[in-house]
Amino acid sequence: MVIKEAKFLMSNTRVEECPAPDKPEYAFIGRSNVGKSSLINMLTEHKGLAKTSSSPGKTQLINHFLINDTWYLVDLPGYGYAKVSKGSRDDWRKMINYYFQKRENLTCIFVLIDSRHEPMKTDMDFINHLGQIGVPFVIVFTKADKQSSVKTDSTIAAYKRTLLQTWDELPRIFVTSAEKRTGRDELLNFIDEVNEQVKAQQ
Ligand SMILES: Nc1nc2c(ncn2[C@@H]2O[C@H](COP(=O)(O)OP(=O)(O)OP(=O)(O)O)[C@@H](O)[C@H]2O)c(=O)[nH]1
Ligand SMILES: [Mg+2]
Repeated sequence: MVIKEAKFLMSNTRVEECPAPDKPEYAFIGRSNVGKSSLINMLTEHKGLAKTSSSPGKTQLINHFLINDTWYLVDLPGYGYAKVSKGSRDDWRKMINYYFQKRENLTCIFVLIDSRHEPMKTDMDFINHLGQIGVPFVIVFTKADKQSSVKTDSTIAAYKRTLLQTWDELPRIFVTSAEKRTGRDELLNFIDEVNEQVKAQQ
């Protein structure tokens, strides 16, 4: 897929105020600082499109971007940031769950995971929760440039083993680096394929 146009539409906390649900929507989520906003900028080739930061917790709202006038890309706030109060964590959970349940055009969630770390409980809990509520998702490993491909492969193998303890089937897995543009074609081709499937069902 060629990205001809990528534009920021709006940020909000309420699903009711999100753009009309008339196009397939792909949402990026993962721990704070995992590289969600950076990956969005890499995919769209717009450096400052999604706000990035070296301090976790930068993205606090549901941010909608419109790509090629045909699909929505969403940057969601991260989870698992230790310095956030319990109250804000509960607010985050409520907002995200409401978004998952009510956003009728939500097509696939991209769960981002740092390729440098062994499986973490927050990530596994989140993935299992997605399975329970029946939202389609794929896993995207980030920051692959920060280490050798051998180390990345070993993280992925560890995640697969952990996932297979609770799941019969593994989700689609992508390896990316926003820095080196790794995985860009694979992710955009996947979105293209799914967009075609959505169109065929209409
Ligand atoms: N080396 C390297 N650094 C990256 C990569 N992706 C992100 N980073 C860095 O990681 C930090 C966090 O990136 P963000 O894209 O802001 O992460 P986020 O998940 O959107 O963070 P929050 O919005 O705070 O939850 C920044 O300092 C980025 O420059 C990558 O692929 N490679
Ligand atoms: Mg962000």
